[in-house]
Amino acid sequence: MTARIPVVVLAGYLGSGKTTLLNHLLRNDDGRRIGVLVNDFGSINVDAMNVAGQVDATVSLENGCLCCAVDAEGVDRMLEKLAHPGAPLDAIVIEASGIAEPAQLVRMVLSSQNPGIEFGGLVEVVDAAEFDDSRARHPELDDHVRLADLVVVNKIDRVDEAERDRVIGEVRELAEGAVLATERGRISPGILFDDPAIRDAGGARQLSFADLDDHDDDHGHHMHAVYESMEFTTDRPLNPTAFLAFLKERSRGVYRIKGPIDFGASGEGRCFQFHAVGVYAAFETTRWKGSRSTSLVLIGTDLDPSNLRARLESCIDPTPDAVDRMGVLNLARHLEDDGPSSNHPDKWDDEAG
Ligand SMILES: Nc1nc2c(ncn2[C@@H]2O[C@H](COP(=O)(O)OP(=O)(O)OP(=O)(O)O)[C@@H](O)[C@H]2O)c(=O)[nH]1
Repeated sequence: MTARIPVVVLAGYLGSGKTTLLNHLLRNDDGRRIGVLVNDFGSINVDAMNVAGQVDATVSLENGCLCCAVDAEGVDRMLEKLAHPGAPLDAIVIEASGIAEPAQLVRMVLSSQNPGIEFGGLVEVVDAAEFDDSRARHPELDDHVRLADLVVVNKIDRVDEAERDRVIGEVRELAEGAVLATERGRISPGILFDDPAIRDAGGARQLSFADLDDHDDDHGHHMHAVYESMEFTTDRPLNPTAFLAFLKERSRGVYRIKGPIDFGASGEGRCFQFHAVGVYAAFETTRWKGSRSTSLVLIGTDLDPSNLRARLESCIDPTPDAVDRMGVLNLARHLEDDGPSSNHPDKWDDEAG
């Protein structure tokens, strides 16, 4: 009998580092063939764009939360696209949206009728720097940590040692599975894909329906009941100074912004992958894969889409061929370096912009 393909559910609050961890796994797959199902809450699947090219097979679902937008059969159909005999995979990772209900996703995988797959564990990514704020806003995140087979306390570079130890201690108190602390999701793929390794890392167990039944199944209480998203796309370059001013003044309800930005001549034609998580804002520069255009997804609560859209439209550069020197300098302060000793951007609020 051929071995079943383990399906790992990768969850974690908005911006905690799920895509970063997934990309790390894909780049360091040790020869494993990994299929990915990516779910983005916004209508532009930024996460799928960010993993494309490195993955053996991918299916994406945008504009909705996998845990309530599709039923178990829908998930089965998507898994079938990945787990078919013609494309043998060693593992499948479902990257949940940042506001998905992990228990629901795990339940869907456990109730799958597909004989070729099995549940491979729930991984919950926690942002060490946002831990207190996010659990204060969403106490249900404690349940997600409790349920996980492996909790990855990520972004430890963003907190000092004492804070890191405190957060890890609190996570350990909540978690019933293994806990690992990392920077940029750099965990060993073996930890995820070999059950014995997870067990060695701290005693994780495979979830059963009984574990999941203890968790609230009322969608009204789930995070996606209060979150909304909007997108902003334009083929015309944005002006960096205007965009940075927009960020500084954006309303508190906008928690997450992500997607590529074209800054025209000021950006030297590069693609600026933008990420805002809470008050943290960072750019990473890449090459454009297709035609240049800005495609941003904004996620938060109580959004005012027409106002946000009008303010973003006012960031469109009237002179895109001219270089905005001050804007370029300010952009540089928010550039992300992927290296271990990188100069990470400070909190947005601390900066004059
Ligand atoms: N400083 C720092 N930044 C990180 C780390 N891990 C991820 N990031 C950054 O955090 C931002 C969000 O990371 P993502 O991997 O996109 O987060 P996500 O959980 O997939 O986001 P959503 O899918 O929108 O919920 C990006 O700017 C990442 O580069 C880390 O360990 N340290």
